[in-house]
Amino acid sequence: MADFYIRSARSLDRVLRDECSVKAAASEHADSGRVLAILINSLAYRSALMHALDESKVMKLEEKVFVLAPPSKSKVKANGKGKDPPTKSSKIEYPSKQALLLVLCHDLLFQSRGIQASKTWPPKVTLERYRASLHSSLVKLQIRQGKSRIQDLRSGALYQEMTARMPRWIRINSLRATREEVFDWLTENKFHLVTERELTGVKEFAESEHVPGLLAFHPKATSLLLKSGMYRENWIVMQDLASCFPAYILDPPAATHVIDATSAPGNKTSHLSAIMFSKPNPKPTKGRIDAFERDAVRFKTLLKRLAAVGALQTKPLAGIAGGNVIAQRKDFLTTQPHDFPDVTHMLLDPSCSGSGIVNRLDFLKEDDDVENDTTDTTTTDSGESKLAHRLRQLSEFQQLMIRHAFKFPALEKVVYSTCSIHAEENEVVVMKALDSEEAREKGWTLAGRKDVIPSWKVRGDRKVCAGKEEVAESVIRCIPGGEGDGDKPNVESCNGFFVACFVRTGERGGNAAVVEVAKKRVLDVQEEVGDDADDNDNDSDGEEDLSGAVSGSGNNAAANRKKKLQKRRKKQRLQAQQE
Ligand SMILES: C[S@@+](CC[C@H](N)C(=O)[O-])C[C@H]1O[C@@H](n2cnc3c(N)ncnc32)[C@H](O)[C@@H]1O
Repeated sequence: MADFYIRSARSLDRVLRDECSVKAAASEHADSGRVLAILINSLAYRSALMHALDESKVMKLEEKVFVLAPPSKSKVKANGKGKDPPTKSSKIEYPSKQALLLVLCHDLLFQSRGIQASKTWPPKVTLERYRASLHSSLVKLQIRQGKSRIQDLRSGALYQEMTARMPRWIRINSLRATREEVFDWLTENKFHLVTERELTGVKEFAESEHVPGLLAFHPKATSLLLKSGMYRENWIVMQDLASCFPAYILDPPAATHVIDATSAPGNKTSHLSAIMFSKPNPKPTKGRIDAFERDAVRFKTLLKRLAAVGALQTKPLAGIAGGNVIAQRKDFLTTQPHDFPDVTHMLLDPSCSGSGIVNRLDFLKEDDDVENDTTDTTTTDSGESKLAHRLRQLSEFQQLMIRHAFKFPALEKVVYSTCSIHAEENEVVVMKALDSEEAREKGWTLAGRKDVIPSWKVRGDRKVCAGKEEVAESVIRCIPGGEGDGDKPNVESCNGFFVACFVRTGERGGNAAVVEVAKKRVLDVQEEVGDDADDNDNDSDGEEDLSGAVSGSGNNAAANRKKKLQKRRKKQRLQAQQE
């Protein structure tokens, strides 16, 4: 049983080092439910427990008992001829003494059965000797803080309310169903539309005033919705309000060429596709979205999701009408902008800290009375806190991505988003991107508030924007948990999020020739993919593309297709010249 505490403490260390979410840390264990519970509770009582451990001085006085490590020095063999070979135990990752004490102390003080380990396990024996003094520290703290019970020392209560305020958001997937079909299903199943901001009944739902086709349900309706045929048939997509902002703001016209630079799992990509298909389209083509994803596992998820919701470009023979998304496993930073001369719109939703996602349980790492996430005080070798270090790295990567996007020759609009609450990943990135060489050279600026969901009240952080009012006004921030107090689901509540919309002003007029070439290219491309999705080779990149991933075709088949495609292109060019 000691093993349970050692494993849990190791996972707690990973969470506290910001390496993964609480859920992800627990999911690595066979008894994930039990580990999740001890992680949540140790984190929730962390500040109270740390206070008690400090006061009792157990950490200092009994340090050796809680530092689990292999025998310090390799032993010299009995015959004195050399050292033992490294044992298996030398590879074991040991938890920090702080994490081990937290999980043990939690069970000692808050579980009626106490620490569930052998009676002779030294950490258990030792900590039990301190039980009275630890408990008395907690009682004193409780009195000092004016709480009526020790359990009220649990932090995160405010955040738990926040979670409760978040409705279950669903987006009507217009690639699979009409608004009427979805509303008919809801009426048949006794759901009714309300106009109030707060949802009180499980069968109430409301429509977002910011994004069309986005409906808010009571969280308690989730299991009913998940079981419904409507969900199984992909008429609806479970997608948070804030996560629907980027595609809605990008708003690509029908029959254009769009890039989603960082796509998996693909909710924003399929939203983009649905928007393009919903527009009047005088052209015989359906446009194209190149959806890039660099991670192999996430790429598979992307393919699966896009196919399910009807966004993926499929062979006409597949029986269902194909979408307009070509998914490619590819690092966006390796793309050559000039290979995409017709791309006019781009979505950029890169990896971020995820600190805005309310139900990731990250809030458990913070205290109610701490405004900024300053709990991680551990430092790197350079003296920078680990959080600051991580944010700096993310920020640099995000800037790189935007600056790369700015290089695409015909690009007119880029929507950048994160689900982070940190200015370093949001306003700071935007300000630096605007100040970049690429932005100045190509005339990139921010779209005004009127084009970036003006009805959304919370805009950028003015202080971080260094007095640039227009920058702060142009961008959108979503505060985790959103509007309202208490725990009623509120239609203005969503995850913490940030969106900025860059538009190009400088070269656009003078770039007509490029745009013309681009337009012609997009038509060619659409004809190619429209005829046969297997023809979707990305000649030069050498990376896996959709056709390879779906059909599993080998190199020969790919080469044949390429030859066929080249022949057809040649024939088309000749025909065009003769006309
Ligand atoms: C925040 S998620 C995107 C979520 C997605 N937009 C959605 O709404 O479903 C970021 C994704 O970008 C991928 N990614 C990060 N850097 C990338 C790069 N340089 N090129 C392509 N994909 C990248 C990550 O693997 C991750 O899947």
